[in-house]
Amino acid sequence: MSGGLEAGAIRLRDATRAFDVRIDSGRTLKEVLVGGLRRRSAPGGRDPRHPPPVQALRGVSLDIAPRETVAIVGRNGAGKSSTLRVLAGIVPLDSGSVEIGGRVAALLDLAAGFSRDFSGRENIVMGGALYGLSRREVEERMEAMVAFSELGDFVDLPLKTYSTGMLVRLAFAIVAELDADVLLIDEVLAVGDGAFQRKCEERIAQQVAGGSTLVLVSHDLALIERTCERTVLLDNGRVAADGPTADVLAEYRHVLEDASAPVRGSGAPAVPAGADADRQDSAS
Ligand SMILES: Nc1ncnc2c1ncn2[C@@H]1O[C@H](COP(=O)(O)OP(=O)(O)OP(=O)(O)O)[C@@H](O)[C@H]1O
Repeated sequence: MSGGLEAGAIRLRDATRAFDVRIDSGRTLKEVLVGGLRRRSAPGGRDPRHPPPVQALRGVSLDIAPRETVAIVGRNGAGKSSTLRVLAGIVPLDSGSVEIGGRVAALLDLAAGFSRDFSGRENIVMGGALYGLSRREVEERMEAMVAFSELGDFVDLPLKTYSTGMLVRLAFAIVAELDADVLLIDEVLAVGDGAFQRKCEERIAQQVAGGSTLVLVSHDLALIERTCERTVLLDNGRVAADGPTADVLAEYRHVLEDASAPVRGSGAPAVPAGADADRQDSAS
């Protein structure tokens, strides 16, 4: 996905992506087995368990220069995580294009990136390999990663014994030592305890000072003000505002105060909160 762009640069063009949402809750085994033959129909003929696809991204374009620090904000379901997943190459686009220059380190879905039956150390080796590090390169960084995680003896235990906060520690420790050109971070920091959050924030600042580009999805506006110079406001799968963080957050605060108001520039009403229940990635 390097596409010849300068290291640290990101170019997203007219990105569109829809997801199928399957609602299976409350179905018995018998209903599942015979469901293909006898589906309950809603008025209008549509099966209520098979709603139309959710349009997560409706033509999102972003140009991010190397070393920029960019936050993505928006109401629940606006398309923030989908945008990051597209940038990370986890979710393919229906149409449009994505190019990223250099090496990308992504802290997105913790559960997706790890193997629960393997130890922290083993997951570090696998995580490093996914990022493109050789076994030797991982071994050279191993002790620094273990130290950063502060997991102590847990680092040699299987991940199924970890709390969510411990998973965050492990995930961040790997990313902390990767020297990526682009850092993609989705909300995970919110799960760690206060002291670890501050340590992660400092590490992100060091990586940015060292030349990394940062794209951060968060609902923590104070964190965004401290960390990002530029903010993109998404609404209903579209870019509603893009500019200096102070300006865009001022607009976003108005939006949050009046939850029923459409966001200027999005051209559509907000997706209701909770619309992301029962997700199913049709790409997988
Ligand atoms: N894997 C998926 N399967 C089904 N639907 C999905 C999937 N990922 C996203 N969606 C849908 O796409 C829309 C955008 O979701 P997305 O997670 O990108 O929003 P978000 O802005 O990150 O929201 P939040 O602030 O609640 O995390 C939502 O309606 C969501 O239900």
